[in-house]
Amino acid sequence: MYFHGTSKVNAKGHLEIGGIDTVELAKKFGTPLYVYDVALIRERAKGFKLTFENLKVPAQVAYASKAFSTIAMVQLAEEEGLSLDVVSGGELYTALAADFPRERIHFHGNNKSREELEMALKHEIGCIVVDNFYELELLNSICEEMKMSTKILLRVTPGIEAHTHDYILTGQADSKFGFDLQNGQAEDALKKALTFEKIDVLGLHCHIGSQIFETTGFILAAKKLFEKLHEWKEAFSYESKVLNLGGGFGIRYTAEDEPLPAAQYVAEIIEEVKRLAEHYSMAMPEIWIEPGRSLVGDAGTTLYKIGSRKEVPDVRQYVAVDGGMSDNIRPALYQAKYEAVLANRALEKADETVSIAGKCCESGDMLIWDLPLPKSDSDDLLAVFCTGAYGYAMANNYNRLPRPAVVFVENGEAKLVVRRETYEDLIRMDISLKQKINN
Ligand SMILES: Cc1ncc(COP(=O)(O)O)c(C=O)c1O
Ligand SMILES: N[C@@H](CCCC[NH3+])C(=O)O
Repeated sequence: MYFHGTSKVNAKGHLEIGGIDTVELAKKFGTPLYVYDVALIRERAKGFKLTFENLKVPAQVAYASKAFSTIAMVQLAEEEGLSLDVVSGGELYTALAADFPRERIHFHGNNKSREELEMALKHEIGCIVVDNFYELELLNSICEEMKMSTKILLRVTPGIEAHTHDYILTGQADSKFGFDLQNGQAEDALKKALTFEKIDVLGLHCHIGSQIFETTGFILAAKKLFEKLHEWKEAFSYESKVLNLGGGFGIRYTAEDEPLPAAQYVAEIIEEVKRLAEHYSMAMPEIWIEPGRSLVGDAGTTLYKIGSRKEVPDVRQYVAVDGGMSDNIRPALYQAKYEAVLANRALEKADETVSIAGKCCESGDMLIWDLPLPKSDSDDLLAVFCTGAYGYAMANNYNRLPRPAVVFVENGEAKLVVRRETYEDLIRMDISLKQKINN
């Protein structure tokens, strides 16, 4: 079994994270429970930042908060000197509530509303990543109305087919995101934006996809961006001050995954960007990246209590836990794979193969197929690793399951950072037919 960060087995044979026994965590905070290894998040953040510093490249490492957006996480990102990528009014609101430095907030999204753009301008955030012509026009007219200026990046799709699941591919030409670089849309967008007085086009943004294990896609994207930037420099003297190469760096969920260390992803990409800048005699732009998964993914572990079991003779053993697709939709959505151990019997050898079912009323609500485990009893504790990215962030109340609590652990201390939803929370927005209200 592969243990990430500070995870290890203690003298009692229990899984321990951040110096705390997970059996104690489950007792204190209940299950399901998301547990974050804060030291590992800090290590990952420092890894990215130091790589740029060592390469002496001006950079911003923006945490893509869509991976896991909560006030505490945004505060942790600030403590580590990261910038922040938000993708909705809600994520921006969370960042503002966390008092995150506004000038380091970058706002993404393929359909930002007027209200969201006004909110971004009102709070004078660092940069808006403009995705399409509609948004460009809308943003310009809002700037005029509010008599405010803003910095933008243009999100472009370089026409790269990264090797990952189709649903998390974003850089190919047939994508809902961005201006196409090949068919002239990106150039039209740039020309238009340059005519807007209140809009300062800092540069280009591209994100080729998520959970990517090679640097080839990033390098190809950088080449395509530079080819165009060179054309634009020649044609109308435009020079990009910033190049945002997005996130998408893969992590190890199971033994099938072989990611590069973050530093290596960055170093290889930067080498290429430096070479391209030199080749085209262009100034080296400031490089921004926006990792989400690779900052928080392997720092998260979900603890579940095991409940029922069903045997389908000669086929399989289903073992059910007290959560499922409501707290981790990734297996159902992307056929994502995970590893897990019995947290209270972590040293015991596997003596059966079981499939871990969630408790939702949905046959597809399976968390792990064919997992070798010691023979478990109800009330044993299952720890599923690597659930830190897009777990809590994509959690939902299907079947009216309350969303789990989130705990940060570090140096032997546990801090509750999101409380568990209650049944009361679940009906908080409901309006009874028996209640008289003024609509
Ligand atoms: C524009 C953009 N930036 C950053 C990310 C973060 O990706 P990841 O969590 O794979 O690093 C995403 C998600 O794919 C994205 O769409
Ligand atoms: N939600 C996806 C990643 C999407 C990335 C955002 N563009 C996942 O869980 O893997």
